[in-house]
Amino acid sequence: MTETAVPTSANTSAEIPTIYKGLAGVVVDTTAISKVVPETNSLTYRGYAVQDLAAHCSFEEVAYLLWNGELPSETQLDRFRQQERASRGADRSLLSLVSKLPDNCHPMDVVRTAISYLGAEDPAEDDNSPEANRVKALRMMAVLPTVVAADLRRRRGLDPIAPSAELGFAENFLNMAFGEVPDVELVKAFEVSLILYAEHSFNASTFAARVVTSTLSDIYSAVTAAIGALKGPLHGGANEAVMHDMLEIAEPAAAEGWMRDKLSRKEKVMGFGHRVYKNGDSRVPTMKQAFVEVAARTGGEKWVEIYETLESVMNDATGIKPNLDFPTGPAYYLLGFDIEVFTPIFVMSRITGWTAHIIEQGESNALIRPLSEYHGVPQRSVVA
Ligand SMILES: CC(=O)SCCNC(=O)CCNC(=O)[C@H](O)C(C)(C)COP(=O)(O)OP(=O)(O)OC[C@H]1O[C@@H](n2cnc3c(N)ncnc32)[C@H](O)[C@@H]1OP(=O)(O)O
Ligand SMILES: O=C([O-])CC(=O)C(=O)O
Repeated sequence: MTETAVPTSANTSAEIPTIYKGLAGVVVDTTAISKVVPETNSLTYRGYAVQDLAAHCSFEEVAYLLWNGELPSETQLDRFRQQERASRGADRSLLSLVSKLPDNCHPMDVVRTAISYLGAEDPAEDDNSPEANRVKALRMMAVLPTVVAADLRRRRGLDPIAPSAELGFAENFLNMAFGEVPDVELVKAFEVSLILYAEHSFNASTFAARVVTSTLSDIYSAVTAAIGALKGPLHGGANEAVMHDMLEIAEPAAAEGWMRDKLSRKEKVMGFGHRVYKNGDSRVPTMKQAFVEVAARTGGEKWVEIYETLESVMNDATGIKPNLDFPTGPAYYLLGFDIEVFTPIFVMSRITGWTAHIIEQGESNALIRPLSEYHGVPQRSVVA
């Protein structure tokens, strides 16, 4: 990454340290997992361009790559698939626990609780060896779709559908959510979204996971923290906000006025802007293509028109470009997901990147503990 840190407060005196608000532009560690290069709009996972992976690989292959550093051979992939498929079952107590959460809680609360439960029931919770953490990561990746789909169906008043060992990761999740596997093109579009969402260097949720890991806490605690960070609308929660905005706009003719109003009120528009990319998100062209494909196959062309108008008005007015959450929100909507499930789907994918980082942090650990500059009242005495 070549972004340069810009101090938030100028270091004008020897006593006042330079402050990098939000750690913007600060390089805090090395990683061998992914590389984001904003200047060339490129993103690689373990050296492979993400577009290449999206075109040629399954989500399972990408998960294997993130955890092991190399794409699997056929034999390795067969074994990995068998392990993943055999780990999909959510036991009764887990499903019963999440089904007792309040009906109006956000599904992100459900996934956060599910991961906590998996930690609590794991007798090897505190074994932080890379081998143990790879096993736990695979279990979390395999079981989360079962929980997310069961919760989606519960909210619709439907019984859960058991996972099928005959289906790939993406197909199985769609089948558990909707009771059927959609057309192959829709499955591919969904799988592309999972691959694009899987990993993105030191984003806020991954960093949260690394902070927790740096204290020598366990992988479940680190993932739980990451889920909390992803939920916020400045991060993963933006994919939900995008679709709420698009539904408010409703018709292509209303999109330009809506955007101009937002900008005149100086409000942030979710799904636009990025901390690292300032000239467009490397993943957007691939996801936009997947969204257009989904829209064409589901009669959702008007959402593409709304997308393009918003993108063009924002670009003309500010030069700010869409991020990955912008095409993903409407694509998930057209695939049939309820809006509040969008960020849990992001979790189903990003858990691969988070756990790769947790393992990497553990292998070369230093407690993450920055400094702060105190600006409260000067020292004083308690008056009894
Ligand atoms: C998968 C992901 O997590 S991708 C990110 C998803 N998040 C969103 O889509 C939320 C909307 N976007 C944003 O809030 C921001 O672009 C962030 C938080 C993602 C990155 O922001 P930062 O690097 O911290 O930049 P910051 O928020 O300071 O923005 C810089 C300037 O651009 C403007 N800007 C940035 N994003 C937007 C936006 N989405 N809408 C309108 N203006 C924006 C800011 O208002 C600010 O303007 P100013 O300098 O006149 O005050
Ligand atoms: O990198 C970031 O800050 C946010 C992001 O795009 C991601 O996590 O995918």
